[in-house]
Amino acid sequence: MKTLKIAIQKSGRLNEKSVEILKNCGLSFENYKSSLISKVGNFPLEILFLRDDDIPEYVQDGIADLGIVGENIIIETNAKVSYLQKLGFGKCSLKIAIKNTCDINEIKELEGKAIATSYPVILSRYLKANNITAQIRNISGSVEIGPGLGLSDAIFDIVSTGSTLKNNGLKPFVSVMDSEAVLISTQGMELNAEVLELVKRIQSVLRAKATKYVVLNVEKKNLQRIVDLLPGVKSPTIVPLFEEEWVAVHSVIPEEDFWQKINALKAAGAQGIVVMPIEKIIA
Ligand SMILES: Nc1ncnc2c1ncn2[C@@H]1O[C@H](COP(=O)(O)OP(=O)(O)OP(=O)(O)O)[C@@H](O)[C@H]1O
Ligand SMILES: O=P(O)(O)OC[C@H]1O[C@H](OP(=O)(O)OP(=O)(O)O)[C@H](O)[C@@H]1O
Ligand SMILES: [Mg+2]
Repeated sequence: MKTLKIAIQKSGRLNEKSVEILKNCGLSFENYKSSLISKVGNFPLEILFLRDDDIPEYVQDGIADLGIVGENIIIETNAKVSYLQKLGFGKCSLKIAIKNTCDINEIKELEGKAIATSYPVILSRYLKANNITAQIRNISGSVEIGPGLGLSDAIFDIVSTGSTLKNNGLKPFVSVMDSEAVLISTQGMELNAEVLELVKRIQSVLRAKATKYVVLNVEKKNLQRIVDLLPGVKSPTIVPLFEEEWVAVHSVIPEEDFWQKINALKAAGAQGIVVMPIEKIIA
């Protein structure tokens, strides 16, 4: 049987979460030290640790079958790959930013300006689509210092919390694209049993991450109000308690509106609420 290869970032923003998601899939491997390839002990898979810029091309050319990389790098490198799954981490936006003191308001005012970036392909495509001619200064990092040094009028880079912009006297001007880490595969590759198994495991880890397991006690007279608030995977599990008028309710709730749900449950009569993380949810 052919051993699959998956390329992940060697070090940087996506490394830790990429390793974590693979470990949560039950794969046992050594995180890279000096060797840049790690063999998984309990699955026919090898992990290649690469610079993120190289991952789309490795996958496009079939040197790696799978990869975990930011969508921004896939678009920037123009690689032809298949998207298998969004992974919910490495979320950021690519924005054009200008000096706090700059008072331009419309994108056409970028005409003739110098813009520093590490993403010249995405930027030039955006400018072209908006009929703007600007000078693109290609820089490999620390792009945000450009305007302060007089190197450029604006920058185009990754923004997440916005604190790098703020610390460099810049403000966002226009957002060009959103990005997150994605699982990709070589186009046209056979999605054999091993690939499908890996994707299934990743999806069950993601599903589990997005939900919490909740156990609470409620008086039977309030049970319907609680059940209405808790859809669960199918429907909530109700367990009798020693005190006859009370039951325990087991269910899962989505992480995204967690506190809202908890407050609503309390208001509906829930007591002794216990919340636990879920490791996997198998579809
Ligand atoms: N501040 C951020 N918040 C969230 N995601 C980010 C942030 N910065 C970068 N990313 C995402 O993580 C990816 C990797 O970022 P990183 O800064 O580690 O890249 P790099 O320095 O080019 O790494 P490499 O050494 O692998 O080339 C980016 O392409 C983007 O998708
Ligand atoms: O909006 P923020 O939360 O401040 O994040 C944005 C910054 O994060 C990234 O750099 P990183 O810190 O990864 O360093 P790098 O320049 O070495 O890539 C990116 O290039 C921005 O500079
Ligand atoms: Mg890089």
